[in-house]
Amino acid sequence: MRSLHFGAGNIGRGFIGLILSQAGYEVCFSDVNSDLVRLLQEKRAYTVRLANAEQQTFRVEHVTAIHGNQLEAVAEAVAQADIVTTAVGVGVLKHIAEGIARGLELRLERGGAPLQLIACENAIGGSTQLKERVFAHLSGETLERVNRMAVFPDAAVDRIVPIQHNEDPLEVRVEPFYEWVVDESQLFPGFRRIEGIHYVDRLEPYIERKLFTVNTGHCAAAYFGYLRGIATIQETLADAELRRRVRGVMEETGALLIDKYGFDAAEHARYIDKILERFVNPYLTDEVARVGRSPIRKLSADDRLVRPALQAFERGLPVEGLVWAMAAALHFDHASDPEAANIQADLANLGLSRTIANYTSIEPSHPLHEAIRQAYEAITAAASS
Ligand SMILES: NC(=O)c1ccc[n+]([C@@H]2O[C@H](COP(=O)([O-])OP(=O)(O)OC[C@H]3O[C@@H](n4cnc5c(N)ncnc54)[C@H](O)[C@@H]3O)[C@@H](O)[C@H]2O)c1
Ligand SMILES: O=P(O)(O)OC[C@@H](O)[C@@H](O)[C@H](O)[C@H](O)CO
Repeated sequence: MRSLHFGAGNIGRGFIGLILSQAGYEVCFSDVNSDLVRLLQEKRAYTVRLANAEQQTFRVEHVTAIHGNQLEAVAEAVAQADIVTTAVGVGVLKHIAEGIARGLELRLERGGAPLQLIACENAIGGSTQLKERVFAHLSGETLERVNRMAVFPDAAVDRIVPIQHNEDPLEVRVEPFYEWVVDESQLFPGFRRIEGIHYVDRLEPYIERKLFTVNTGHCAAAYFGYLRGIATIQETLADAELRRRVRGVMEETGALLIDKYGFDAAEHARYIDKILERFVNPYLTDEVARVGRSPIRKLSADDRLVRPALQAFERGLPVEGLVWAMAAALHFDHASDPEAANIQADLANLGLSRTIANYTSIEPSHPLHEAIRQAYEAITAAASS
């Protein structure tokens, strides 16, 4: 069985490639990093190492790679694949869509075997977004036939894989925990189950629980840590006050999730504890720059900060911690992050209120807008005092 996975980065190699390989798939990666593609083509294997005392390793073999710019080769791989997955970043889905569309056309010409395409990105409706991007390259009868041939089930993926600094450039060090949840209601009846994937009828509670707990807490830690000049999540959470504040943000999203989905409060508190322990895994070093990366994406209306904050506010639940996390995100000015630079430029050129409205879609008339503005100003004042 063949799988085609877009994005041979940390999650691609350290999680999705590993699971698919263990489930019996040969994995072909597509990436635009030429060195990575060349190395995968040469070595045809790589190692995944668990970040725990045992340091257990897994060898992923029979892999290969295609450069993402080689559209014909990408299309051919899509036409031949038994499953297509992605972990490129939700903003990159538009760049891989054309190759996938060409491949789906080719597949139709060759008989149109059914295909599932799963976007393993940190986003609500990631595969649905991929489908929209791919379908924008198709039209008429072809589009209708592809729509009957291909399904794009949404997914939630959870495994912390920091930026790698290993001697072997293909090795990936990952936390032992993982969870890959796929919406089976979007799959063809009688689909082949993949070991390692948890199939559910309704994904929304799973993706919101993951995104609003793991990722909201994670980015709050990154943004609060950054304000203190701290470089890693581990160091941030070693500070008792910062840990209390990060936990406070996770408790706010927790109250929302409990109210919205009827989760058991004690069980959810244990879920938060377990995630905080994962964040401080002593066998990993996770940089604030990675976890806070792309603040425009993280501040967007459907992502981990604004979406739970608005939902909690509408239900009359506390949002103070989320407000501070959003204000801190606006202060995130990491030199390596182009999105952070854009926010800083807008703050300088357009002013605070328009910048808040532009990135969060929370208009000045909304009470949360004023709360974010005040928190932002308080952070500015504290920094200059
Ligand atoms: N790292 C984690 O802990 C983690 C966990 C869960 C989900 N995710 C999600 O997985 C996705 C990838 O994250 P990551 O940490 O692996 O990032 P990463 O930067 O390590 O990997 C992304 C890879 O995509 C490649 N890429 C970029 N443009 C491409 C294109 N046009 N075609 C093919 N490949 C392209 C990059 O070269 C890179 O190798 C993101 O959506 C992220 O939110 C990450
Ligand atoms: O990948 P991002 O930028 O959406 O978020 C950064 C981290 O919070 C994220 O990668 C986590 O490590 C991951 O989602 C854990 O499952």
